[in-house]
Amino acid sequence: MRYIKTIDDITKDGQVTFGDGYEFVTEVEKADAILMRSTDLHGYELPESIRAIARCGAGVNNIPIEEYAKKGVVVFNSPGANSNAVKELVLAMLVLSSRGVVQSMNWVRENAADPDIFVNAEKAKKAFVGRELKGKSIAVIGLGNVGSKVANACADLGMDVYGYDPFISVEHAWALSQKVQRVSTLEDACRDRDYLTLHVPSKADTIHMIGEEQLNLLAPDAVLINYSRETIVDEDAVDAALRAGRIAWFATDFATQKTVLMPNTFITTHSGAGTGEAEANCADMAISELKDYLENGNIANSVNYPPCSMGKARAASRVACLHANVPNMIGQITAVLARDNANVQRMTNESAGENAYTMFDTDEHLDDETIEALKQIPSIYRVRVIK
Ligand SMILES: NC(=O)c1ccc[n+]([C@@H]2O[C@H](COP(=O)([O-])OP(=O)(O)OC[C@H]3O[C@@H](n4cnc5c(N)ncnc54)[C@H](O)[C@@H]3O)[C@@H](O)[C@H]2O)c1
Ligand SMILES: O=C(O)CC[C@@H](O)C(=O)O
Repeated sequence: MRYIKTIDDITKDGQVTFGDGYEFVTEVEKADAILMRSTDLHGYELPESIRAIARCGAGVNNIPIEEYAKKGVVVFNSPGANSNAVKELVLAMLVLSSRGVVQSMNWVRENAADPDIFVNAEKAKKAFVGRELKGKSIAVIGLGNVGSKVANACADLGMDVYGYDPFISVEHAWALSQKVQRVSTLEDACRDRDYLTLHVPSKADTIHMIGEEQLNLLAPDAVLINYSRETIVDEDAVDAALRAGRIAWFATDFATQKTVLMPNTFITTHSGAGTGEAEANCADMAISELKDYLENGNIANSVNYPPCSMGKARAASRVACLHANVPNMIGQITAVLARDNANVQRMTNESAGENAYTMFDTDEHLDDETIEALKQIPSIYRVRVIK
């Protein structure tokens, strides 16, 4: 039996299924793995029992992924699984910030008791005249799963789309409409744009990437949309730009102490991924990643270890070593196996950044002494006997 601890509401209806051989536990100390969403794990004491964490969603700034890598804990996310949901809400924000929809609805509610409301609404509507998206320009910062979909959708709406992503993947570059114009600096992306939408992860080089300088480059009456993370914008600069009328509207998914007090701001409850479809997609992807890792040692979509697959564990034994990406690890591992006279059927080694993963199948089970000797190799973080 394998044990799973869920943190956060993974889906609205609470339905999460791992299938036979798995049980949910309430005490994290009894769990092999964690399935989670947005809870902040910085400062959280992770029990030794935990071997893997799957984040249902894209952003992993709530998880200390490098610290966990050094504990031999593989962290997964679910790339792309909620991107359509975010794209649709961003499109909604483009419309809401351009057409006075909310203001017009508020007017109707406030005047509900007026017996002549039908006639007076015709007179009131001039206050809510907006502008069309067609022909306007938009900069999309970050052209990954969400940004590439937003960029393509905006191009389909007839907008002039400018994309900025110095690290764009080949896959997302292929997926991008030919109508999306690529720019090579953030400044060129922002200059004279009517709309600016952010789709980058929160990391050292993106924190406060949008501040006074970038906001000042935008066209008059520009709209800023942040469905990425609250850290990406300098909130003081956005507040000042709104109050000075330098930008017209701000749409954000993050209700912070500062955004809730800003004028002309649409704020949602971190709901970019808030659809049943996105929740189900994220949960399905995260569960299959965890199951393949727990049952076979295979890694797909990890944010702190390399991808690695040897298919189903069919040999007598499968062992995985999680270790630092330093020279002579394979030499040391095979030297221990040679001492035990173990016959290795298959072996694979992959690395990513500071971390590496070595997995092998043997004809017979390794004895406890051999496993202990593997654990004693310097720079090995964890040894897993998968089978
Ligand atoms: N509001 C929500 O509910 C919600 C849902 C999904 C994602 N998000 C946030 O949006 C972010 C993007 O999501 P995604 O699924 O598109 O992720 P992704 O990893 O597919 O795409 C991120 C893109 O940002 C690019 N990038 C990284 N650093 C950059 C920089 N300095 N300048 C420009 N581009 C840079 C990357 O190259 C990549 O193409 C996530 O990290 C998460 O924080 C929020
Ligand atoms: O879990 C959520 O609801 C939000 C997830 C989202 O912010 C993400 O980064 O994918």
